[in-house]
Amino acid sequence: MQFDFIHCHGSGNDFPLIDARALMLTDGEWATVARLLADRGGPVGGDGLLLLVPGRGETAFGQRMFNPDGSEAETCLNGLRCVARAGFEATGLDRARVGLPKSDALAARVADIAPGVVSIETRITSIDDTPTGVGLTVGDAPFVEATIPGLPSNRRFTALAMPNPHLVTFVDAIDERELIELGDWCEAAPPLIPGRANVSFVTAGPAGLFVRTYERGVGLTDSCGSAMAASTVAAARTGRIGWGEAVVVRNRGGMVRARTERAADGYDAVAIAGNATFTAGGVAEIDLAAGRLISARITATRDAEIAAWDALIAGL
Ligand SMILES: N[C@@H](CCC[C@H](N)C(=O)O)C(=O)O
Repeated sequence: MQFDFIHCHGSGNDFPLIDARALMLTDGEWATVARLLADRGGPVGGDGLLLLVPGRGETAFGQRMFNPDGSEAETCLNGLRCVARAGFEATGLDRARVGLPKSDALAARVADIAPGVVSIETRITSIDDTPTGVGLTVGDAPFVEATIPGLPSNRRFTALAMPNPHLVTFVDAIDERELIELGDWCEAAPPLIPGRANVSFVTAGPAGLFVRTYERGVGLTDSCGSAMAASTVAAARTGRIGWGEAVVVRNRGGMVRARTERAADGYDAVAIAGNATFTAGGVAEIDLAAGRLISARITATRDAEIAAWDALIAGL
């Protein structure tokens, strides 16, 4: 089967994106497409596969996201900016409610964060801090900067479901080896957190937050949007930033602007604005039955967008 795709990134978190609104594949077949196209050793590569899917209810369109290991995530916020852009280009809208597997989000085109950098803001309101919501099998009360019994780390974590699961800890300096060890431990789906988790080490300073994330189903990535959103909420919950304060969140791949909202119903909200950069278009031929990539090639690169993003990064 032939797939047209766009190669895109949000803050350096990169993905092949397929307009799947008219494609009827099983979940298993999409998992196969994700494993083949997001394979870093293959001709395309990425931190997962993004799908633009039809909307349901009040949503104009939807997003699905598969990690490179074939698992499906509840959300992907860097990816959502790219999917929203693709949805806007397909529908003519410039703001919309976007459906996710277990929630939804608001997305809107906003002023470019730098010249030529197409920018989107996404806002989510479904943040769940209950241990059950995060997938932890210990604790009745939310973990807010608290040690988690059974986790092989003495650090104090804030646990949040965005709704994908996040464990966030604030550190003086990021020790990548320690982050990888803990991320690998979670990847083994231990009884403490059988659904696994995204783990972030975060530094907070006057210039904002810096987030380094070990992503579930991927490993260390240059950036994770839901982790940046979770880290911003964790920073507000622990008094490191004010509720509603505009914060710059940096990572290895780039940056976003973030803003939290303290909600009266107990479910906090967070908006992040950042790039939705399309770097190339391509086409891939996949034998779904055999689980084999027959061919993949880039048909066009978006040189002006690549240059605009590079200029932003150079100034960081
Ligand atoms: N990179 C994403 C998150 C992708 C899903 C994650 N690996 C998970 O399994 O939860 C983002 O930008 O949010």
